[in-house]
Amino acid sequence: MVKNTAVGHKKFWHSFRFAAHGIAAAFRSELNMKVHSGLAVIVLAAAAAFRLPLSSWMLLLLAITLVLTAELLNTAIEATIDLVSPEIHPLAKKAKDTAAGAVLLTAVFAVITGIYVFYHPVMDWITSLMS
Ligand SMILES: Nc1ncnc2c1ncn2[C@@H]1O[C@H](COP(=O)(O)OP(=O)(O)OP(=O)(O)O)[C@@H](O)[C@H]1O
Repeated sequence: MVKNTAVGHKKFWHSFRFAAHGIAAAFRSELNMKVHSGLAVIVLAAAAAFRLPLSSWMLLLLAITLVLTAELLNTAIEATIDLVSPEIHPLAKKAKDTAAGAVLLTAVFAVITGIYVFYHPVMDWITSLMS
């Protein structure tokens, strides 16, 4: 636990910096992180363009946070497996495939959320274009 002292505060900020470095490193090394982050920016820009309500923004932010968090954990698990089991092993395969499965599940949730949130605004927009 971080103590409420000058040393404790310094440790807290060091931990914060290490965490930020971890996110930046995953972003640099993982293509999936770049793709998911890019999609997140596009989705949030679309949410702004369609002036979606706060509840829709919260759903989108939840979906984006879930996907990026799963991607970070997947990257951490891959790095750990590569460190402890560089040779082929069924348990290494199980760990990597399971972590990738977690990312897939969150991505499916994100797609469903996107459809739920954007369906009516997009349909209304298309209808207004045609009338
Ligand atoms: N040490 C291993 N033992 C057994 N199977 C492995 C091992 N390493 C990787 N694999 C198999 O190969 C697949 C791809 O592994 P890889 O390390 O290339 O990760 P990845 O999921 O393609 O991630 P990325 O390309 O984003 O780093 C894994 O999902 C797993 O099925």
